[in-house]
Amino acid sequence: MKKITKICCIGAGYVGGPTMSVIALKCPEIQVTVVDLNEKRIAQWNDEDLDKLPIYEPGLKEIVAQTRGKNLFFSSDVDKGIDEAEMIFISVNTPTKTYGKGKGQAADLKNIELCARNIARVAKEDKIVVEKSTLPVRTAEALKSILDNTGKGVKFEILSNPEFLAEGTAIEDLLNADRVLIGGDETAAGQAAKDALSWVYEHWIPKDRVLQTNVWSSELSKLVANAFLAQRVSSINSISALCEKTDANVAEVSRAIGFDSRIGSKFLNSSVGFGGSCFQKDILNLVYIAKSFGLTEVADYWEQVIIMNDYQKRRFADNIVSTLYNTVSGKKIAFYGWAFKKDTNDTRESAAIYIADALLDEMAQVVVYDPKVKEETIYNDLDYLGTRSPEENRRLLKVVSDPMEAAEQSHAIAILTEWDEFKTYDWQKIHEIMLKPAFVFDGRRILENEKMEKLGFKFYKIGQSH
Ligand SMILES: NC(=O)C1=CN([C@@H]2O[C@H](COP(=O)(O)OP(=O)(O)OC[C@H]3O[C@@H](n4cnc5c(N)ncnc54)[C@H](O)[C@@H]3O)[C@@H](O)[C@H]2O)C=CC1
Ligand SMILES: O=C(O)[C@H]1O[C@H](OP(=O)(O)OP(=O)(O)OC[C@H]2O[C@@H](n3ccc(=O)[nH]c3=O)[C@H](O)[C@@H]2O)[C@H](O)[C@@H](O)[C@@H]1O
Repeated sequence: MKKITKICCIGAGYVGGPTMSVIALKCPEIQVTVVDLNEKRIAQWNDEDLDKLPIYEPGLKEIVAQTRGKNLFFSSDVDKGIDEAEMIFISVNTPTKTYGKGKGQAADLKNIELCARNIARVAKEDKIVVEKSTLPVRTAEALKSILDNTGKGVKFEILSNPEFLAEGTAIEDLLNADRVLIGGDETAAGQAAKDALSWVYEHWIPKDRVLQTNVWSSELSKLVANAFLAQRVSSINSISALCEKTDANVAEVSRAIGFDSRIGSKFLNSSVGFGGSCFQKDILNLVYIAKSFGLTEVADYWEQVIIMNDYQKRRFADNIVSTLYNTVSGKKIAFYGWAFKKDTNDTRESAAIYIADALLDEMAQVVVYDPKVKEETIYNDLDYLGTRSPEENRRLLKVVSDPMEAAEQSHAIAILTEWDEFKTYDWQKIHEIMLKPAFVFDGRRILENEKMEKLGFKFYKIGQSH
């Protein structure tokens, strides 16, 4: 069996960076080079100060400290990285298309195609190309067609090896993956390539957790896994609305149903709505694929997961407005949290963005505090929506680095990310410095009703009427 000695990963993002760091840590005999067109990002990965890495993930900087410069390298020389490697991972972003056919649903495969053309142009020897990005089923076919038409006689084996890590727990997920999925051609060369990649993972993942399938099952399984996970969040969020009308408590319902081993207890936390760069994008992609095969009912079924998520975000914003006597105009509303979940600085598709946008439409004065997200990112997120001018966004929304400053003289606090530090704040002090009545809207269910009510807050928690 072929033992890989040089790996290149195209894309130094939330997946490429942590995944390759862990491969470098666990496979000291393999040289791993992560390349990216974005020179600023590469410079951040190479920064002496490990607190300046472009991605915040618990445990990441410690691994980079151990491996960088030994067998882990970050470079903007994409061609060299490709040329030297026997195995190339493609881990570039595949966002929802914002133009042309499939706009708003299909995955934009522009970056993937650029990578394939780059590999085709540079490669002089046979290579294994691994799809790490999440891709629509049958993308490997397009990749193969581009790679096989180089006219240089170089042979490529294409594997699908989707990533299942969740942000905030990326390192833990990579070190103890539930499974690793490897799809490849059912030919002798395809089998050899699958075995070569399995060997890499088997440095630390038990053999029985490395699953091999055909390419199409692997590509499709990734979209389906995300759709099933997001469906659970939308399912429990739909019930949270019903709980608020019926005096049932969504946490008690989650616990009661989760004890059934057939249902299971994970991913049943009701929230202000799921965010992140993948759930929405991947479900929309699944919807688009189903539609393109004429499977309307299948498309509608999965689209409902997104519709429910939009409803949950809108419901939270509407509730703030109606509770604050039907107007938030000129009222200071503090946001605790902007990231789409705790322990990450990623804000892509975060519910906070949409809730801020809805409140800014009502002329609220929003003040944001998040322990890891930069001011620049917050304004970029809002500007990207295009609802109002960048100047107007900066006039209506402020970003602060102190949670007390955010709370000071505010009418309400909305908790939008479940950062642990929010639980340990001196909520009595916060109550004192807020305007009265002091409202707290807990979109993450991290604070206790009894305690908050005792302190004098008007307290609203998603999925609970009192
Ligand atoms: N973020 C996550 O938690 C997960 C993401 N995924 C999937 O992994 C893929 C990557 O996602 P992220 O790492 O979050 O994206 P990202 O946006 O953080 O990183 C992608 C990187 O690729 C670079 N890039 C784009 N085109 C390039 C090219 N032609 N040549 C060189 N570099 C190029 C970009 O500059 C960027 O730094 C996506 O398909 C996503 O769906 C899968 C599992 C988890
Ligand atoms: O393909 C991807 O990008 C990844 O998408 C998700 O990972 P991620 O989006 O990083 O984070 P999650 O933990 O899944 O959270 C997604 C959103 O759902 C929300 N959520 C999650 C769980 C829950 O019970 N309730 C809930 O509201 C989170 O707050 C967050 O906004 C999947 O969990 C990963 O397996 C997958 O690899």
